[in-house]
Amino acid sequence: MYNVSIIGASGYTGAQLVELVQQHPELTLSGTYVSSNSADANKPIGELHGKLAHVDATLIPISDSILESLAHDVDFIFLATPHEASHDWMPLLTSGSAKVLDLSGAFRLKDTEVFEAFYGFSHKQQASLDNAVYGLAEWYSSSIEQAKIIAVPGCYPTASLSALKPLGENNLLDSAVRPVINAVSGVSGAGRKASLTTSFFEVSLHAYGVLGHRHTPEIEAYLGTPVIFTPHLGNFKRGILATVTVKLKSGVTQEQLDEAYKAAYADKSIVRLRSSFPKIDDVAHTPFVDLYWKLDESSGYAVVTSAIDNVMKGAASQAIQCVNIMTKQPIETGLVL
Ligand SMILES: NC(=O)C1=CN([C@@H]2O[C@H](COP(=O)(O)OP(=O)(O)OC[C@H]3O[C@@H](n4cnc5c(N)ncnc54)[C@H](OP(=O)(O)O)[C@@H]3O)[C@@H](O)[C@H]2O)C=CC1
Ligand SMILES: CC(=O)N[C@@H](CCC(=O)OP(=O)(O)O)C(=O)O
Repeated sequence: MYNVSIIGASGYTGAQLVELVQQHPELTLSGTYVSSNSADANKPIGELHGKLAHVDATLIPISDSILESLAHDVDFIFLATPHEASHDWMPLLTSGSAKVLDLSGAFRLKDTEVFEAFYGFSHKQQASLDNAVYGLAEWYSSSIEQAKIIAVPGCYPTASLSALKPLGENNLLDSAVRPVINAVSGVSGAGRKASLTTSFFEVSLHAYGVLGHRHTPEIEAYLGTPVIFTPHLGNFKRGILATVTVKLKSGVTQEQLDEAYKAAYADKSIVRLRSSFPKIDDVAHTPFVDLYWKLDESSGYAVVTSAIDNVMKGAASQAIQCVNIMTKQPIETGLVL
């Protein structure tokens, strides 16, 4: 058994991790933490998340001494915290034997100038950044297996890269035309704290972060080609549907396209190649990525759709996939019953 602690356990991704750790056959939950002056300090987690009412876990305010002891006392630490907190704590948390899985964006971008431009603060943890491995589980498993720090991908990049990487890796994309990604997320993507933009009365369906969302450089970095990415906020709780339009190299056939997806995901149980365009309801509360695509051979344009649950494959269940890789267990352990 492996001992794990979760910092930021009261938030949406943190609470999801608590649920996943509870149901995992090889993981034991050894601590759940919130910020040092959290309004939820010392509450049982079930008081905030009724689904976890049966779980014996109290939200403990974090401190430097707790951070230091976690680094030595547990096997895995999950950071379901704001980017700044993950950034500041990483050196201390990795000073012992513990491995850290960070759900924030603090360690995903290797280029610190790009990081500063999109995250609004300068990166000061170069050594941790150098060691961090991008945790897109289906694509980087051999580096994930060896890693001490996992930068768990963002939710939109997970949906987008799952759709695009089979095309990029097989050199099927026309390099003169950027892939165009339009993606809609449910409100849980914005986190649990109350805000006007995510209030029930205000949420409709609209684009935001147009031509400037921080997930654009993340998708570009791990695809290796520039993209146009437009996120939208929708009036539903969980899930992301990404519709990706691509121009393929001249002469690419439907057969080549089908083969690229089948080969990329042949032995990947979390990715489901569907026979029609997927819906968010097909994947909500599950760890799956559902994909479907169609090519117009006469124009060379293809449309690929990707559906995930943002809190699961877009954050918590992908972090568990990484732990499964690091502990050499089947990737779906504790995730698919
Ligand atoms: N929601 C999603 O779909 C996804 C989120 N992410 C990323 O995962 C991380 C967590 O997201 P999410 O669960 O949505 O966020 P929430 O806002 O729902 O939860 C954040 C958690 O962090 C705690 N926290 C806040 N400030 C601090 C601090 N300074 N130090 C320690 N703990 C703190 C909060 O508790 P308290 O304030 O009471 O201490 C809470 O437990 C973020 O970095 C987010 O960008 C990544 C992919 C998808
Ligand atoms: C709907 C919504 O607001 N979504 C969030 C993305 C959540 C996510 O993936 O977060 P990180 O990359 O920050 O870890 C946003 O657009 O900022």
